[in-house]
Amino acid sequence: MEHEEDDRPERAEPLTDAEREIIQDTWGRVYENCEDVGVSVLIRFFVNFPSAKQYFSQFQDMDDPEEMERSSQLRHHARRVMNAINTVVENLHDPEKVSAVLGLVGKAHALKHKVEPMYFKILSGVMLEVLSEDFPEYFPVEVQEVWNKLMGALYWHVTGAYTEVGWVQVSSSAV
Ligand code: HEM
Repeated sequence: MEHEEDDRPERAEPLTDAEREIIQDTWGRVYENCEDVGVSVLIRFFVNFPSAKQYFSQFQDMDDPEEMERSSQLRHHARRVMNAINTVVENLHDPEKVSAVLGLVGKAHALKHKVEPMYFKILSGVMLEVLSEDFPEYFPVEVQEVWNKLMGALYWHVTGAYTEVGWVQVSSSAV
């Protein structure tokens, strides 16, 4: 079968009802600390993958995590990321809505921000790492696996939007 991308599956693996509940339950705990969590995720992301800073005018040359923490652009993006994920989680029962939200995110990052899509995969890995460390009681391995599945669906939708707007190569060779 032909694919635009070597390893793009036909569709995102759907979550079962039980998995949706697990996601919604754990996310509820995380989202209570929305801004703090979002900021720590992004700081870890930019410290561990400094090339990801290139897209952000305000802190592309910053190395000090404490200084990054004071960046309004970073904080703003943290809020946007967390709010977009919140919308996805709140609408897991509505695949059209999930697809629309993530399609817009993908298109904006491809066309406006020109972000290499592989960073989405990296960011979701960092996010799961931080969530499991900060909320160990809510993220045992079984829960992490369900979150992995959701992150896989997120990446699938986002990269689908990249392909749709003609991004030349959605591949794993970027980093
Ligand atoms: C789950 C992953 C992500 C979500 C939900 C997300 C969400 C958003 C949203 C909602 C916006 C504003 C929308 C717009 O400009 O039209 C935005 C802006 C932006 N995003 Fe993301 N984003 C994600 C990942 C990333 C990644 C991985 C990068 C780059 C490494 C990135 C770079 C940017 C930049 C540069 C902007 C513009 C910032 C500004 O204008 O100050 N995003 N993001």
